[in-house]
Amino acid sequence: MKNIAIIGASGYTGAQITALIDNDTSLSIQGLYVSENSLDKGKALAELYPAYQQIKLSLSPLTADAKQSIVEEADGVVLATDHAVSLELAAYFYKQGLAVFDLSGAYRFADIEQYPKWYGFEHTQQDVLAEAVYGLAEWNHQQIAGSKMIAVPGCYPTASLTALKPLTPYLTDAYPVINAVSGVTGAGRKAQLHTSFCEVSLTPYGVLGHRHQPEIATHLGQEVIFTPHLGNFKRGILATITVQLAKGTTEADIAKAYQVYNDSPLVSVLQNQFPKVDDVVNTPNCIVGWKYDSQSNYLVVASAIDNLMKGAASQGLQCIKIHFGL
Ligand SMILES: NC(=O)C1=CN([C@@H]2O[C@H](COP(=O)(O)OP(=O)(O)OC[C@H]3O[C@@H](n4cnc5c(N)ncnc54)[C@H](OP(=O)(O)O)[C@@H]3O)[C@@H](O)[C@H]2O)C=CC1
Ligand SMILES: CC(=O)N[C@@H](CCC(=O)OP(=O)(O)O)C(=O)O
Repeated sequence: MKNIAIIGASGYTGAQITALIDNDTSLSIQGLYVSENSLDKGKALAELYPAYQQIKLSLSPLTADAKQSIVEEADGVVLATDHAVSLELAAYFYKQGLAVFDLSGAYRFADIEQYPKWYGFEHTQQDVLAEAVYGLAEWNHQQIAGSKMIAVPGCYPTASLTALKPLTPYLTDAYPVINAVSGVTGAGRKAQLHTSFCEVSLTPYGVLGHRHQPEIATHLGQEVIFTPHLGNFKRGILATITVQLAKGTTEADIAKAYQVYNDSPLVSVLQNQFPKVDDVVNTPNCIVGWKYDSQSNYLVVASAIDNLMKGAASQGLQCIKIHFGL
């Protein structure tokens, strides 16, 4: 039994991973935490999320004493916090010997130079960053098992990389073009004008400048064009990707490449059939559907996940279980 502390537990991803860990017999919850001055400190999680009546835990402020208790009692810590908050907390807990599962983007680039440009801060934790591994669960099993600093991937990168990584032998200089639509929970629980009910309407954002473009490119080893869209639904992501593959690539090559997921129970691959967001919402699954034109070598592949599950919390749980060998 491994004991896990969850920081940022009142947020969308934090509450989701709390529910998953609470339901897992090989794990226990050391505590649920919010910021020291949080308006939610002291409240039961079920007061914020009545669907989680079975969870009898309250949200504690992350004081110095609370951090000390986490270090003494927990085996691992989940950070479901903003990138800048995770940056410091991850380094603190990692240096105290805990396994850190960070849902933010603070440790996803090995190259320290990327952070000011994409995250707006200088990365102050070079030594810890050097130990960080990318928690793309179906691809990086060994690294996740071997490091105590795990950067769980972003939601769009999870959908995109799951579809594209098997195809790397067939990619050329032509950039894959990724158009992805996310539900509004992708932006987190805090109030913001652009995510308020009357403002949300399908639209692209972050065009040619979203931080997930370099995250996808880094972990694919190939530049991409990435355009996210905000959709007027709560949960889920559909990434539809168009890419021209190397001349001579056959349908059989692609089918064979996707066999890499034959032993991955959470990833399903369909040929000439495409997933809907509703097929994956509230599940840890990724469904990939593809169709290929062997005349032009153009492939269209669509990948659907739940942003809060495979895009954050359930992939975080996969990382925890891989890391601890559960
Ligand atoms: N939403 C999504 O689909 C995905 C999100 N992510 C990433 O996961 C992380 C969490 O996202 P999300 O759940 O959406 O965010 P939310 O805004 O919903 O939740 C953030 C949580 O962090 C807490 N918090 C804020 N400041 C501190 C602090 N200083 N110390 C401790 N807790 C703090 C908040 O509570 P309070 O302010 O009351 O203290 C809240 O519990 C982010 O880095 C995000 O980029 C990754 C993949 C997908
Ligand atoms: C709809 C929406 O706003 N989505 C978020 C991505 C959420 C995610 O994956 O988070 P990371 O910040 O951890 O990379 C965005 O575009 O910023």
